Amino acid sequence: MSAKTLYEKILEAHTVRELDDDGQLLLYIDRSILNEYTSPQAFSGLRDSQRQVRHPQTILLNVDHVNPTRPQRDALMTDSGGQLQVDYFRKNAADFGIELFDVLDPRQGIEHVVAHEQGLIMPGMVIAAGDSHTTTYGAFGALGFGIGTSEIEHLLATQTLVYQRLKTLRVNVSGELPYACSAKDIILALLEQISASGATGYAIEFTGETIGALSMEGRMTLCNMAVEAGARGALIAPDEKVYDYIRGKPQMPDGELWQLALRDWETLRSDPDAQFDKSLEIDCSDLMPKVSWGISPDQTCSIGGCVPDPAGEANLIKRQAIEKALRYMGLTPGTPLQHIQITHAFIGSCTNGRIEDLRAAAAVVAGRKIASHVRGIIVPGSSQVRRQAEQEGLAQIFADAGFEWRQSGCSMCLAMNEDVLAPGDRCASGTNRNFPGRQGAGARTHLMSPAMVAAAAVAGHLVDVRNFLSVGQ
Ligand SMILES: CC(C)[C@H](C(=O)O)[C@@H](O)C(=O)O
Ligand code: SF4
Repeated sequence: MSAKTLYEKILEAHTVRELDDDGQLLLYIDRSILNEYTSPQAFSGLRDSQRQVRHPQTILLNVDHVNPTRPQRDALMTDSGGQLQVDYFRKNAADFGIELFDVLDPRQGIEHVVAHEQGLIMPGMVIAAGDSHTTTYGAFGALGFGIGTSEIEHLLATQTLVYQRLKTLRVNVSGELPYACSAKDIILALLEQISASGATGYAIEFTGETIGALSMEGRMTLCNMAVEAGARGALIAPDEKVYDYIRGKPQMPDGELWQLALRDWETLRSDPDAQFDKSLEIDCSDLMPKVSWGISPDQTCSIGGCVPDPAGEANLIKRQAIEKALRYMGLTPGTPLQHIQITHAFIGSCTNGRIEDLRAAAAVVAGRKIASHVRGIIVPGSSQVRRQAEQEGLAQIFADAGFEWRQSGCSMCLAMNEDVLAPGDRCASGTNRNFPGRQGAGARTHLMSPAMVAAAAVAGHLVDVRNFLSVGQ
């Protein structure tokens, strides 16, 4: 029997049928989580063709993209388009018999936070959902990937998808993560190294001692943003940390079933001599906190650096990309990144809206105030994270520092609700995408870790978080 990668093992266990000799196959999907934004036409398609949902119990509908995150939560939308989407979502849940986490449900939150909180994600699963950051579940040793609306319809009707096998890329991460650096800095460093298309056509497997040492939250941040490098799948082999994290979650099996599952999950690792199509190494020993300066997550550098000078770039395409980014971002070549003033600070999203992220940010702002010209907003990744942060006293720390403490949702990660920046606003953001208009037309986004956002909020400009933490804290 030939040696296999983890990706190949998961794929093999879910292949219903090979469709051709070029890696196209019919893939069985274990679960799907759908949002109100990308699912409506899929349900309309089912209605038009009078089809039912094949396995409604494997699907979860969760409102996250358009709902308001005002502190006093009500179901009212200011946006009539959003209201229509949520109304239709509710109708679809009722008519097709699918569970719905509605806006006021205590389990509601961003789908990629809610899914694992509820114990819906198990090692070895294949999860396809109408959202590109479904790669997050790789942190659990599950293959997750985003699908388009017509694929959602196919999945709902058949529980399968026509899937093109990916090539495999092993990213081995070594070295102790330096003080104040986090998984966010690792993934931004990877993006800087391989570019936003560096993993297109690949499924990544992250390996190495640094990955083993990362918390589950850190692993999720890493796999979440793997899609920003083009990877339609990111995996980390499950270990004790995963089992401890998922054990006892609401929908997780227990007793004998759990024991059986554990035995199976222990086979979920790449064989020692398995062949990857490509491999690369990242050494974290001298990693520094990263910030993005451009309009793509790979336009990133260490906080000690300066805004790049397009004149220094020999490659014409890259030079033009830098010029375009600097125009949009309103930045001058050679400016030290730490001189860039901000107007907003945002912590949240499926990348960095989990409890550990909020703890890291609170450690920076505790006893401090955010700069008077900065509007700071914290949107917990889920209602559960919100409650936990309140119990731990983090919410109070943020409120005392001058942050707005919100309800959960995607919010200012992509500005589909009322949390929208104005043209020219500049936001230090713990999110994953800095595309033009992402947080509002003409608004500028700098991606960084939540601790770095917290430090920027206090300083009023981009800053090295290491200036704000005493060693050993
Ligand atoms: C709205 C949705 C399709 C989109 C995605 O797929 O990722 C969004 O969540 C995002 O982060 O840009
Ligand atoms: S939090 Fe942001 S990245 Fe995550 S699903 Fe919502 S919009 Fe997409």
